[in-house]
Amino acid sequence: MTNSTKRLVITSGEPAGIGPDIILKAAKNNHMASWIVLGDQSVFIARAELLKIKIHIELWMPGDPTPAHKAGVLLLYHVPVKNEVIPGKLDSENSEYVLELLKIATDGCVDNTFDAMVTAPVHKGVICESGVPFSGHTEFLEERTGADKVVMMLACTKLKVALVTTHLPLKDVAAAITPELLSEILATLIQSLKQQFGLKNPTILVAGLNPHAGESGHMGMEEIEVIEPTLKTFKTQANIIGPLPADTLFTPPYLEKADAVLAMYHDQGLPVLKCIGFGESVNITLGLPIIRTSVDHGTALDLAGTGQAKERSLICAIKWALQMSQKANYA
Ligand SMILES: NC(=O)C1=CN([C@@H]2O[C@H](COP(=O)(O)OP(=O)(O)OC[C@H]3O[C@@H](n4cnc5c(N)ncnc54)[C@H](O)[C@@H]3O)[C@@H](O)[C@H]2O)C=CC1
Ligand SMILES: NCC(=O)COP(=O)(O)O
Repeated sequence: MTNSTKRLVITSGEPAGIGPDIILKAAKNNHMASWIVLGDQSVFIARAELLKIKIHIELWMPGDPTPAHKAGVLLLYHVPVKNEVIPGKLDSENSEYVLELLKIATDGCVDNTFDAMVTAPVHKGVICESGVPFSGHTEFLEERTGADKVVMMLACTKLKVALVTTHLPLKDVAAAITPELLSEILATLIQSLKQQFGLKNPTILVAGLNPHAGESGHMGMEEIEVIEPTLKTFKTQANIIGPLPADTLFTPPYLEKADAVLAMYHDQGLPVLKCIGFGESVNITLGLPIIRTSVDHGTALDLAGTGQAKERSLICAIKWALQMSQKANYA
């Protein structure tokens, strides 16, 4: 199978956010593979007018041909929004539409209509306000595909950061880090680094939970009671170093020897990654039966419709999805 036959489905996410903007900007150039964009036709026409982008929209349905993406042409699988969309203004009545895009893309990857999915950002809060509990794509995809525990990993060329816990209030993090969860996360991370990223014996730096990795138990016991014993059980599977104090781990001498970092919670790991590579990083869900990549940023309501949103992370997410689908063996 050649690059051009890979079918990427791209969900346009929160319609009042920058998802439509960055898709339209990215569509101005030729790209390998075919893209099927999920979203409302009127939203794309209005946003293209606002951004002064010339685009030819071709409506697409399952079973139609999937030619390689051509500059200025959008293959659009039209899904109607409920209410008219005003850039920058959230409307919880459009949340069902946002979720519908995710359902179509996920199910289409599971049944092989598509080879991989790339997601533009959604607004977690407005979906919750619509009455549907939603903490993120990662958790949604885990549930929808029936996968075992999946892993959120953000990656740029210099660094890969995976997380043990994802969208959890900070007060609940310590209790969530159990030997069972840590084992599941490590098993998936190691397998993905080996199989999807071709690393034979990956070096993984694991952060502690507490300041100074607990300072020998004087600042917390999670390292001694949970993290150290669990890491020992994986010593033959990868070069695992830790638990290390997070502020030491994220210094250049340590990072130079790492293939990936495993952080205990969202804001322990991601601020460092974003400081190094915001705008050119990709969010990858490991452990799914399908391939999913995403941008490294949110809905940026302040920029929707202004033309200032940068499309680079989306282009990176598309490239990673394509590369992963070329290597994939998801039979
Ligand atoms: N993959 C996803 O669906 C993600 C969704 N979110 C959601 O996005 C919403 C807003 O989150 P925030 O914390 O405000 O983060 P944000 O990433 O939307 O915005 C943070 C700052 O970065 C700027 N920015 C973001 N993307 C940009 C781009 N492509 N080009 C130029 N500037 C850009 C924004 O203008 C803002 O100043 C939240 O509801 C959050 O849950 C956040 C991260 C990922
Ligand atoms: N910080 C990344 C993020 O929150 C995106 O989460 P998800 O929607 O990809 O699960």
